[in-house]
Amino acid sequence: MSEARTMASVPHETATGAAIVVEDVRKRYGDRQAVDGVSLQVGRGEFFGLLGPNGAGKTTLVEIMEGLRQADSGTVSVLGESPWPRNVALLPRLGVQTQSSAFFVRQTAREHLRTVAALYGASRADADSTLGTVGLADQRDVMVENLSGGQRQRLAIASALVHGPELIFLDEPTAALDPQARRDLWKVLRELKSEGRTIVYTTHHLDEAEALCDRVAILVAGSVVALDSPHHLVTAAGAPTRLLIPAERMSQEDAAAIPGVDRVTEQGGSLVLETAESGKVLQAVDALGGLDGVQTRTATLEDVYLELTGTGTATDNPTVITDTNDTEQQG
Ligand SMILES: Nc1ncnc2c1ncn2[C@@H]1O[C@H](COP(=O)(O)OP(=O)(O)OP(=O)(O)O)[C@@H](O)[C@H]1O
Repeated sequence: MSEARTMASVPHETATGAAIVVEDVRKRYGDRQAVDGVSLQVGRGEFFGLLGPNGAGKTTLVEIMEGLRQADSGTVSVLGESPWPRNVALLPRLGVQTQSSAFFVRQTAREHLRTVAALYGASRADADSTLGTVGLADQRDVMVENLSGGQRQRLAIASALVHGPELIFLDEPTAALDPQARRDLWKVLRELKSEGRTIVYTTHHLDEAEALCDRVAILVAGSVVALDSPHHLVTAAGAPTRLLIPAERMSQEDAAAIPGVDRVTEQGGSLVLETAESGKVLQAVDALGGLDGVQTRTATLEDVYLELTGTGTATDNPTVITDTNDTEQQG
């Protein structure tokens, strides 16, 4: 995917205030309470993540925001308007990509996107440049039904972006993408945010939420159980950083004596040092025997998520220290 975009930036005066205000929204299907009193606000220009296990109510909540579904009770304001009953004035200002996006059959990727663009009053040039943005320029003449799953997903994303909407809803947009295409989409999304657009992003990829989102709401059984920036959620959880040091490097007693080390255990040939002051402890470890082969595992949004959703703890997946400015989480 290319970063080049031709969409006009969102006017500055719209880049303040709330894009979405949800107050005490409830939705029940039969005896299933899918959304159970959700209140939240999404700021203009904010990249807002919606996380939660299968069946938590994310899609239902997003569909209520999009004006595709009526809440049983509560109020919703989207860009200052009520999305329900279906509000046609709002539609050109919204971009919506869903897991079940529909395509025009017997059309090429370019014809499809030009058709979508025309429906919104956007130009053929907008359609062609958006195809480039999502990395489908080479597939422009391929029939939609012959695109791969990942290519079709990119076309769905392009269909949500082609008219330059102010508010973009993306539902697991990277689900079918290969790792490179996923990173390429992150760049596109960051560019959209820098243009002042608001993004509501549903994902099961916690690394993605941590890298992209200003704030995330974690939904469990229809209720918001956490809502904050990934950084605040992780620091508030207070999970220690763990340093893994080759066991022959120092004794358990020496490790435990390092100021800032709270606990030392031995695990598979490594000493595991738990600390809330990893910088200080790393300096001490460096002075004692160097950092070669030392690994660190900091708490991540995944740890917080698994704790809050009651699905256990993240598996150990240490990162080898190669650089003190490790930017893996920032993509
Ligand atoms: N149209 C419907 N009719 C009846 N029940 C529904 C309907 N849509 C969703 N549900 C139920 O409501 C609950 C919430 O579903 P929803 O799709 O909103 O969750 P979700 O968080 O988006 O899940 P996933 O991560 O699996 O997409 C689930 O128990 C689901 O089975």
